[in-house]
Amino acid sequence: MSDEKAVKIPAQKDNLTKAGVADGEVLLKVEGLQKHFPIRKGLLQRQTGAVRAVDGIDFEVRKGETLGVVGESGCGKSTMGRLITRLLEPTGGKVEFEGRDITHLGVGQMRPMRRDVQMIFQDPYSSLNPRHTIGTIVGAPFRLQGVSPEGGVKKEVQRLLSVVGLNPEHYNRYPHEFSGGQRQRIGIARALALNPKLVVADEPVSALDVSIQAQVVNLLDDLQEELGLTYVIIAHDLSVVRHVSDRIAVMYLGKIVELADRESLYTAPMHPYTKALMSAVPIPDPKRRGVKSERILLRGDVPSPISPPSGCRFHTRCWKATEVCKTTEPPLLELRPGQRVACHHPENFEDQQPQETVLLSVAKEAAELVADEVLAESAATSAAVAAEVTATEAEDAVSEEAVSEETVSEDAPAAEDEASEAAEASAAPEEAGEASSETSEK
Ligand SMILES: Nc1ncnc2c1ncn2[C@@H]1O[C@H](COP(=O)(O)OP(=O)(O)OP(=O)(O)O)[C@@H](O)[C@H]1O
Repeated sequence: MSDEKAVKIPAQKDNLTKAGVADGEVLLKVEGLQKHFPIRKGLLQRQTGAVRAVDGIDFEVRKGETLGVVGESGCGKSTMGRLITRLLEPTGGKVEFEGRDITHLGVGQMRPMRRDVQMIFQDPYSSLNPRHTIGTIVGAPFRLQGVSPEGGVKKEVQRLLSVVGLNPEHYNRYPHEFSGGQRQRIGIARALALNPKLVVADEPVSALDVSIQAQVVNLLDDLQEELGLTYVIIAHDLSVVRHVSDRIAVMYLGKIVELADRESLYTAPMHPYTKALMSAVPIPDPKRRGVKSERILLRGDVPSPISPPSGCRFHTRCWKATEVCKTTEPPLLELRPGQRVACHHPENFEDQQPQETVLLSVAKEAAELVADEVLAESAATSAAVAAEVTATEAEDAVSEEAVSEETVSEDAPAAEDEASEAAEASAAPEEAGEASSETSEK
């Protein structure tokens, strides 16, 4: 990235400056984190149960790394993201940032920390307030934190716009005048305004056209290098996190079932669920075009997080499940250096319960190996995207998109006011966080 594009961030006020941690040291640590959303019924709104969205997870994020978090819809990824950014109040467990316990900090105590932890939201169509100009949106964090950047807010915002590949002259335009990819860049500029240490990106590209996804992923990757950022990137699609993550956590029904470095996870996944997720990812190898592949098709729906299955939560869909899986929850153990897995009968490793040999009846029906006819075709598409992610320079991508998306869209999608307010959370997470937390608890 050229010098004129280097981000110039206002110096943090002395009283807000923290000691910080060195590269590779633990920046964020989560222990036994839980979020149970109460279910209330009747006139008196009595609590009749709870959605166990996140149900006791442990992990850490080291400075400078990218942790990918994957899992099917509803497994608790977004809730986890909102818990670690403290947009939601945890039901249990602990969140530590730079060694400081932030689990139950109040709004006032959290305010200085908001500068260090920012969030990029999934939907660039509803996460920007349609009534605000880009200048106001990207400049909001300065206003909310009472920070006066050197040279003024306008100059700083324009610089941030150019860093994310947008035309600084578009400062006075409104969100509807931009395409999806451009709007996500606006969200990224807003998240970077205060020079955060940790950025949590919740499905940052899933709402975008495939051709634009690679450009945004490349941009995030380049910004990480330039600014020394630490990312937690949430995705339901392993193919997105594959290229950018150093380590990957796989979630299933509110739990982490496997956490490993990228190489180990892709070459020798240990949890059967990880293996099934991996088999659904098209292999981006043009040489294999036309080659039929097999994938594991999991039968049945994901069980409800209101009453998750006993023992291992995956046992109702696992082809290796035995009685012990039904009765005893497997702990998340480091079976290989850097590879933690919660499974009694892991793949690519010795059986942890070898005496358990009788399969549960559900196991025989749980999964099916299917020859994926479509895979060859989708692999070709995926190869194109993957090639772009790995080989394209972000700056090229930026300028390409700037040219191709220069045209102003006339149809402004009517984003809900509420959604926009919530999305301002990355600028003012405490307000939106409290709001969303309140709504969710209702
Ligand atoms: N505010 C809330 N109130 C009640 N239940 C909630 C709330 N937010 C999320 N849930 C429930 O918690 C579970 C986990 O939701 P979450 O959005 O974290 O999953 P996810 O893995 O991010 O899914 P997706 O990829 O679809 O966003 C789901 O069953 C969801 O319905």
